[in-house]
Amino acid sequence: MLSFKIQGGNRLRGEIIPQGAKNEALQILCAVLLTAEPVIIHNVPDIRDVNKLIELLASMGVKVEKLKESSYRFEASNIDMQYLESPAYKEKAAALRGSIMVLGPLLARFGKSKIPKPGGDKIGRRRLDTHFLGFEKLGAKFVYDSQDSFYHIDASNLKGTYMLLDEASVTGTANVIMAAVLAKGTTTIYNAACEPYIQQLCKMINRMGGKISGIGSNLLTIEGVEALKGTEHTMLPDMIEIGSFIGLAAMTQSEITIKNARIDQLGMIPEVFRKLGIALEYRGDDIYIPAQEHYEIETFIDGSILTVADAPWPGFTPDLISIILVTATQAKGSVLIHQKMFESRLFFVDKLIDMGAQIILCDPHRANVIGLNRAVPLRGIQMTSPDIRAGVSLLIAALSAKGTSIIDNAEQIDRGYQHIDTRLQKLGASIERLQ
Ligand SMILES: CC(=O)N[C@H]1[C@@H](OP(=O)(O)OP(=O)(O)OC[C@H]2O[C@@H](n3ccc(=O)[nH]c3=O)[C@H](O)[C@@H]2O)O[C@H](CO)[C@@H](O)[C@@H]1O
Ligand SMILES: C=C(OP(=O)(O)O)C(=O)O
Repeated sequence: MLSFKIQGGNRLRGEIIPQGAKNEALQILCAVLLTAEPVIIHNVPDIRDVNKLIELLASMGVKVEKLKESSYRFEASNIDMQYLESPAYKEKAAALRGSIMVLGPLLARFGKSKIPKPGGDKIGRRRLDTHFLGFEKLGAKFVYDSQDSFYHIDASNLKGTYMLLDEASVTGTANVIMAAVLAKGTTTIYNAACEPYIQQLCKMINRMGGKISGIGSNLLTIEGVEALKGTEHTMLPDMIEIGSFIGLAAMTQSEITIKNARIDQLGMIPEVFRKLGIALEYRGDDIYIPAQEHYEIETFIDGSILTVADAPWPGFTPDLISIILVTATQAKGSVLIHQKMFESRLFFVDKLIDMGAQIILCDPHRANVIGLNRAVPLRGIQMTSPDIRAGVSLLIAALSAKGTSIIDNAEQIDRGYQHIDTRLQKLGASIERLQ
């Protein structure tokens, strides 16, 4: 098990460059399966989930060449569909959530596919109905084999159609788009997810010769094409990492500049941190966060207590709710945190309470944070990271705390944050990796 040992209390200072976006990378990497031609991808983050997906693609027969740091060339000209029958496929595909998105492109190109129940964070029920109902609408047949926990899909003749998605699922929308781009006729997807991840995927597919319109909205129209060609694509900076760095700066009274943040793609993320009272300054495309002694949570216009809740894009991403929560623990004032999408993502607050934070967990979805306004610092403890974003929230808490903390199960953090220990050390953090 991997652990981080953190000596809290250092003020950090300097510049940090965000990694390429994890959740975009998982979609874009699966999309290389859509064509037999080479696809070059830049700004690929060096994180566990992405490396595992690249390994999975390579095992399926995709030629993978690392061109330079964070740039790769992929060529899916010789896919071994027999590999899907192997125990190795079951093990690799089940290891991460993003693997579910190999289904769409495999159906589009080869007319069939299968996948074991995918992994990812245990943050509540994570149903896949949207994916399979979407494939069925396109004419696929879907069977779940409870004996071997495999979903089997047969789709020799996908046909474009109108569909209203069950919910605006991020990976579900990506999967259905990738299945529909090579289907016969036109597909219209209403209630589509429209995160920047999805927008980037659609733009990439259009560069490959696809015909997708409505990008950025929840109504996508996809005209099926015969085949797609190769392309080049650059991943956006990871907006969840950017939000995490803003929270980190505020909690640790640090002066940090987040470089090349693609502020135009961050939606309401900066605004939500500003509502906690955090000063952010845009300097070109950089976000400068000054060292702040205190930050005060705003109230709503009528004076009532602020609520921060997640919602499908362009609402506030659920992946930053845990970060907002931890950041609020040292603010002045109170906030109600409402994690609507996932029912098991707030239980990590127990650890923050052990560290001295004032939080009332109202129910699995809501927590009331009463900010300490730095009257007392959090204290270092030993804790275990239950999921990726809780893990980083605990890391932020530990960096701000008095004393030493140990975070066990830090593999969770490595799933989505590139070389976080060495990058934070460069800013002055005392963090050590214990293997
Ligand atoms: C690999 C990847 O990209 N993972 C992201 C992706 O997961 P993923 O695509 O698996 O998540 P979904 O978008 O399918 O759904 C997330 C959760 O939200 C619920 N839900 C979803 C849509 C909706 O309109 N109403 C609703 O309640 C779902 O029931 C589910 O519990 O999107 C999630 C939601 O942004 C993020 O937390 C994950 O980091
Ligand atoms: C929940 C997340 O990831 P995954 O969907 O891969 O579990 C996340 O990125 O916050």
